[in-house]
Amino acid sequence: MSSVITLPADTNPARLQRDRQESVSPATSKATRNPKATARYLLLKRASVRPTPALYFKDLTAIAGDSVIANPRIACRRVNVHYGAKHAIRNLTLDIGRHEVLALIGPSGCGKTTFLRCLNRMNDTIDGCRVTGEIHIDGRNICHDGIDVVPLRALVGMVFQKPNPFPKSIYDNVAFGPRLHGLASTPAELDQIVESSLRSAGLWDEVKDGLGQMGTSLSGGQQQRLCIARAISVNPEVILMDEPCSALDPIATAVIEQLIDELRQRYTIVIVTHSLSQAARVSQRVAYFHLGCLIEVGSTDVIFQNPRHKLTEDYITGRFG
Ligand SMILES: Nc1ncnc2c1ncn2[C@@H]1O[C@H](COP(=O)(O)OP(=O)(O)OP(=O)(O)O)[C@@H](O)[C@H]1O
Repeated sequence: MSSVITLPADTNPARLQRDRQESVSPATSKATRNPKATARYLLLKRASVRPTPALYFKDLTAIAGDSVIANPRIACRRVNVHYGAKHAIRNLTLDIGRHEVLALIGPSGCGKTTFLRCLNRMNDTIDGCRVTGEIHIDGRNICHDGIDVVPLRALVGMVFQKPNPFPKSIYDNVAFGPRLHGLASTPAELDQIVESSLRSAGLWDEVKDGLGQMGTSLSGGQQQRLCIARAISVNPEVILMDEPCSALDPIATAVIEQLIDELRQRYTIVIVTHSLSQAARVSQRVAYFHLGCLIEVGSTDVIFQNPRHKLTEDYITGRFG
């Protein structure tokens, strides 16, 4: 036998008064308090879309305490990246300082590489990839249509996961960029650029007697330093590194990490790494990404010792990812 439960009448005078004022549907009543939330609710209702994903992403809103800093080299504002219908970077705002190493961390597929590639317009090379928002480097918006990406990619050099020297001599690998950009007016000047780039990359002493040797004949760690020398040879301001040590043994990794610390004195470095210990060793600031959102950015000490967001904490402590 079914029973009917009668709820006691509400006798709270404040609530009764509010209910009288809001004797409309819940959506409309919310409109008086939060028009944006209601607009989203109505939009979702009209589109017959389950609201869960939108609300879920709302919950991922970054704490982003240190995302904006004074006098940044790079300033990203409201950056979104789509691969076709896939929304890979969501409304990212982030500043990157002048002589810092910023490590990008987060679970696989969270958008680290996609964001890195925004910084020198490498995503332009991917069909169906669309980047919106603003990215200013030294005050210039590099997302602007009129920007020539060739000098941009010299200003913002990139070192990839797998060392990728050209099938040319060590000398020609490093001389390639300066020749392309007309940075040397005499052969002696070119020699000078090649030597200083190889010295900066910590490779000169190992290769100075074999500059005519193929770059591909070097060890993996040496090849990666050759790629760093190649990036340095065209006077960059920023060096992007996408898991630069993932193909290297621990000794070669330690050499590259030491080099990154030295290069920081002259360049802004943004590094993607899956190694939390590497991020802790080489970076001054860390940005944690999750499902395309920048969740939290802060000094390396804070992120590793006292993260503000639960998602960051779960990732750092190995509970997630
Ligand atoms: N060329 C592409 N075309 C379509 N989708 C892509 C492309 N590149 C990346 N994506 C998607 O965009 C999202 C972010 O990818 P991205 O490679 O930036 O992540 P990630 O954090 O660098 O991952 P990982 O740590 O595994 O390298 C993923 O869902 C990925 O599948």
